[in-house]
Amino acid sequence: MALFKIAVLEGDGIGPEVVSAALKVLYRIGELAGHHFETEKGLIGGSAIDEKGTPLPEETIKLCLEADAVLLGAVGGPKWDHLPTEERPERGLLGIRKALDLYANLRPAKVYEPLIEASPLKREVVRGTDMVVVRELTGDVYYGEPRGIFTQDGKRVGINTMRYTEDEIRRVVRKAFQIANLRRKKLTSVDKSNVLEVSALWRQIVEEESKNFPEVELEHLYVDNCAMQIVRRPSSFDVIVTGNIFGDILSDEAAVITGSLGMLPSASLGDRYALYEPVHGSAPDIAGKGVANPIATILSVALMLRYSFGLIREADLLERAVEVTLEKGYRTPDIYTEGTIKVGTEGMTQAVIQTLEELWS
Ligand SMILES: NC(=O)C1=CN([C@@H]2O[C@H](COP(=O)(O)OP(=O)(O)OC[C@H]3O[C@@H](n4cnc5c(N)ncnc54)[C@H](O)[C@@H]3O)[C@@H](O)[C@H]2O)C=CC1
Ligand SMILES: CC(C)CC(=O)C(=O)O
Ligand SMILES: [Mg+2]
Repeated sequence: MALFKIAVLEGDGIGPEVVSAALKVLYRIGELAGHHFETEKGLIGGSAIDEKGTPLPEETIKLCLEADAVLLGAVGGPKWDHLPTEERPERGLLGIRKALDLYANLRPAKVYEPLIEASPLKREVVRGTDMVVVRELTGDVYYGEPRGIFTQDGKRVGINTMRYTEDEIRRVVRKAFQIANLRRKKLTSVDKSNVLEVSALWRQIVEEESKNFPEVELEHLYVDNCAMQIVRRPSSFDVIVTGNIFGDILSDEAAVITGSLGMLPSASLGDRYALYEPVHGSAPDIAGKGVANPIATILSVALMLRYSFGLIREADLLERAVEVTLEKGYRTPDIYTEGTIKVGTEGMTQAVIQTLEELWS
């Protein structure tokens, strides 16, 4: 029996609800397939601030470094919004990404046919959309120095620094080319090189790397144009590669055209460690109500099975189980349309587990 050690960081808001749902599914897969998934919880975000006085306690980092993979919910919430930026829950998330050197964040956005009515776009526009946003995750304006709010001539000035080294760009771009090579062989690189020097360097590196992947068709788009093209021609995208802040924004956009932010999983990969988390945040507006869509986190578990544990059959079956559950008509409120079966977090989780059992036999 294979043993896999998973560090579980539930975080805040709906984080614990969706993680608990995804773990139920994971344990059931363990029973069906004969694997043992050993989980241990660690604190991160607002709950870590409340208990330990810091959004990323040392013991959480240690737990993650010793695990085979990390599963994370989401961090943040109004309770901690008054804190200065460097003490906020979100700093815990940035800190763990950096500590594990998770430089490539894969955010697949796929339109499921049964959910097409839940998309804010017309069905003929959105049909067939199946893209992966590869977002650089450990650099850019989220980490660049100097940063802060300073006083200059008696007035406050806010400063952040957009910064990328050549090596930071190259490793994520290379990963994106490799992913595109295994898919439909089309890569869109997104930047703002008409204005920003960082982006001009980004584009140069992309051009250099493209020589190593002649079979991949390369397109460059400015980020403002890309934001528009994602709603205009979403199905034309295969892999999008971009920096941290552009990827943060574009992946929420890509998520919602598939029906809901509650659907989109992600894998954050480095050369050594990996962390899996839904794209959405802690959704304080629905936390504690039992209505959060657990599918983004359940699909993040599927990515963990595939990328960290090499359990391809289990990952495929889980993704198929989500699809079939949607075909059966189960919907959490965020993806509900008339004539479908409205369920909460627990109802959706049980429906996925039941479908999984049916597909397994
Ligand atoms: N990775 C993370 O931990 C992230 C954390 N955040 C934090 O989360 C907090 C809330 O941020 P928001 O801007 O409101 O973004 P959000 O992603 O938490 O929520 C945006 C909207 O989507 C809905 N939503 C999100 N996930 C859902 C799900 N699973 N099922 C159903 N509906 C869902 C929410 O109810 C809300 O209306 C903030 O403190 C923010 O900093 C935001 C984004 C990512
Ligand atoms: C909460 C932030 C640190 C990041 C974010 O919005 C994300 O990773 O999607
Ligand atoms: Mg985001």
